[in-house]
Amino acid sequence: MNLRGPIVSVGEARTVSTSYGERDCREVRVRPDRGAGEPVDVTLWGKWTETAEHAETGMELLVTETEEDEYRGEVGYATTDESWVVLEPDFLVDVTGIRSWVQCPRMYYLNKLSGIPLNYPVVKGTIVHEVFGDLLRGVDLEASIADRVDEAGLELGLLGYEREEVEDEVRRNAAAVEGWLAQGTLSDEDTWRSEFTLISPTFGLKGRADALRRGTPVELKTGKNTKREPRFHDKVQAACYALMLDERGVDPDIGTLLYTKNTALDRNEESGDLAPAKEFTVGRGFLEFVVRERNALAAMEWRALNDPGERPTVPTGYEADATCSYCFEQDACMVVSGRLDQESKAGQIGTPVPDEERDYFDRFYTAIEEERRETHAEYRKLWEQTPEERAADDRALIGLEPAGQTEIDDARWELRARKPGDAVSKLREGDVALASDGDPVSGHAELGRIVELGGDEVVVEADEPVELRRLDVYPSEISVDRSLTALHDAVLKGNEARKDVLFGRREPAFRDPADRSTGSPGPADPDAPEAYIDNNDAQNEAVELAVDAEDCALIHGPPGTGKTYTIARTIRALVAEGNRVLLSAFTNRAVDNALEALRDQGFDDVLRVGTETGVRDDMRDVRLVQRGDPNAKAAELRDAPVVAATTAACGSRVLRECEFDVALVDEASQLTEPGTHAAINRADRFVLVGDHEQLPPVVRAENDLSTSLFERLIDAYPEASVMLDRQYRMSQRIQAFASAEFYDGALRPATPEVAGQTLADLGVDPDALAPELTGGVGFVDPAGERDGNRNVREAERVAAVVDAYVAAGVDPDDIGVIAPFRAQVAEIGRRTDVTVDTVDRFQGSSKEVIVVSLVATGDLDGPIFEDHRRVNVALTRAKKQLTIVGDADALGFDPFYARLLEWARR
Ligand SMILES: Nc1ncnc2c1ncn2[C@@H]1O[C@H](COP(=O)(O)OP(=O)(O)OP(=O)(O)O)[C@@H](O)[C@H]1O
Repeated sequence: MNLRGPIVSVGEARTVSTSYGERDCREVRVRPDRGAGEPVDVTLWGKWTETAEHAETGMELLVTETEEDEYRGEVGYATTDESWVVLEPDFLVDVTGIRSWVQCPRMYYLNKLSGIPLNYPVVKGTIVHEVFGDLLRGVDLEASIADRVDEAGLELGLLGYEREEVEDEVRRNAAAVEGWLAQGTLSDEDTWRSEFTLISPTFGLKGRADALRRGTPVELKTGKNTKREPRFHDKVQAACYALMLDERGVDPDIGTLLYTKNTALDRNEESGDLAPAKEFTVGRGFLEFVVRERNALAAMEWRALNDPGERPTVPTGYEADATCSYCFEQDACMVVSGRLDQESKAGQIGTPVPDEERDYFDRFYTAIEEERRETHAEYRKLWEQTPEERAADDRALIGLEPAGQTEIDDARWELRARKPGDAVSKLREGDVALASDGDPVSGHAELGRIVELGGDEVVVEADEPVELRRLDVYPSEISVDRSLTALHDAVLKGNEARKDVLFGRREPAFRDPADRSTGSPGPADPDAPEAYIDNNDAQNEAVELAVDAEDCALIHGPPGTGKTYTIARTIRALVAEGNRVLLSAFTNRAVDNALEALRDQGFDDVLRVGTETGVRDDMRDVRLVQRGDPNAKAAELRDAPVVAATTAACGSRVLRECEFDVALVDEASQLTEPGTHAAINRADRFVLVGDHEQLPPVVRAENDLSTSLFERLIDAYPEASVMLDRQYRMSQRIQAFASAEFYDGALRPATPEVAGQTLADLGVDPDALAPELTGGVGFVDPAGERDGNRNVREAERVAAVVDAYVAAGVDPDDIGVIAPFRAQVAEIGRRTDVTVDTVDRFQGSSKEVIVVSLVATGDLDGPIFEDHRRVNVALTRAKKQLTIVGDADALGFDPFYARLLEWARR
């Protein structure tokens, strides 16, 4: 029987005489059934007492295959020979994390903080792994090498490598592996699979095995090992995969390590075992050791968040016994110790950061780790929720019917499936998702990219074929990982002058406008135009502030006030002064919009960094293709005066290598502080553009991450900011409520035409419509019942309203519908062809006519109601007509919504 629940208390270690001799044991009291049951004791025997040493009250404990025993008259439980003891099973440790933890726990933390930088061994290792995968899929060695080296062109170029030398080296690494595969090892009985994504609910592990051979794990190592045995930490890694396979009912008794630099052809080697493949027996004792190490790691991570006594950052004092001077990470280790003022075995370099920076580091480190827990909770839903629950939660498309698997280029597969017509989810084209045969955890699952997601069909590209029956949102830790790295770079490696401003020790500085270069508006050049923008004072002031900023400038842009237009003008002005600019934003859409504005203003010398699916079609021509000649690719990136990428991409190892004079970040109010650092770390100065009265950062945990750096700085340094106050979108009547509620009444229409626009301008006769559907703003009360996150009657009414506008002559493309919940979006979507979406997806866009479905009855419960900023977004998308559909009685109870109602019905 399995026992699982929070630990109530941990007993003392004891040694008792048993029929097997002296044995150690330790009791742990848990509340089974995840805390629902009455506390029981479970005795951990033998080496599991080591795990008990790490256990603390409050941690979750799982003990499998226990037996009942009676001790001092009380029924308890005890471990058996088959038992596994797992601490904090919900904390999913990555296999590579365990590997470095076993090498040195401190290294595990350093890897988290400094990320994987761009260096040759890493890039070469990736290429060799890809070639290995290709070989397994039957691709010719030379063709694969040429292709994979070409694919890595940009990275190799940034590192200063030529194609031929890399091809040679990869060939030397891959040849032995190919030889080994060819030596009859690859017989008919050999069943191979490359790249296998594994998640383990029992052991709290996740990772991607390089390959499986007859169901046993094979790990590829780009290096040499002339000993008979695989290296210890390499075995640990393979053993983790063996454990995860074990959980699926496969019982792998061996693990294989392939050392790519071991080659029997290498005559220079005096002695040693030069065969690339080294097998080892995966014994029970070794697997238990791996689980105990994982438990120690999970316990340390738990204490960092839950034990107030423990400094919640990078612990020291747990370094491995090995000699630090042999460690690759020694320098990084010493710098972190020096900056955080920690005693550590390796020693310290540098001076400690001031207290306020240390506090900031600790606070954000903790906040990011909390966010990681929330991400793990998302993984958990993969096995805790039924497929139906996951579908209802919009996290999966289920009930897909496989409609074909075709092998396409690069030995990849195209998977097709028919999808039930009304299925909706968060999944979008371009997303990486978990494609499975129906069971993503214990069945066959592959990570794949969604290339098409139409009304009744879905197409996914993956490395291996899968019977596509279900597609799940795959929670990614990339964003938390990159946040930690950005935090590390900003605080421990960041420039002091920048930190003086970030930590309130100095006001941001601005240069004298007289110092602007010739050709720029201002006192320096009487022949230059008078202003950067001559028809909008606030916009002009914003450009001035940005070009004169010696530290930072903040541009506050309420809806429709020309943020994008101003950004484009600012970038041109910055480039004219000789600056290299990084243009970034939270979403791909905003990056492409800003580029479009820049190109509309006649500036084309831009480079867009992003994935093929992420970048909009009309920006493909300026997209940086990573594949190609290394030198040419590196030059393309290094020489571009303007590079544009999402803030997430700014944390990538390629962009972390780049430097800029100015980083301009749009949608900055939607970014966490570390998310903003990821972009601004790359530049000497920065300009943030956003509106903290619209959507806040997208985070799961509630902590310091939910306030943006933009908002914090605008409060701290109002004089470093400008608010754009003329809007080019909404009629006077529509903008009135938002202006009064969110912008102190300062928001005005930019021109009389903007202010006075009406439905009649669309050629519609207002008399053909019911009075509540005209007049700029209207309110409709269908009095339906909310059922979960939908209200069918309201959905029907919304569709009828849309039909009425279409009948009156409004082009369906000019109409948009906004609803707070995806369920309601789907409900309405079934009844109309116009664009229907959630608030979050509508931010940044607009339509002539907007219908908002509030789905409010009884209690005002839901994301749109809790956060007035979302309401602000919903109400400021319409240009000529905004029609709100909702329950007037429910809204009347809340003062804010009562004012809204009064305005809408006026
Ligand atoms: N100074 C200006 N003169 C003339 N037109 C302008 C000016 N500034 C902005 N516009 C126009 O106003 C419209 C809205 O501008 P823009 O798209 O830059 O707004 P935004 O603030 O980025 O919008 P959102 O709130 O959706 O982010 C565009 O059509 C743009 O060309």
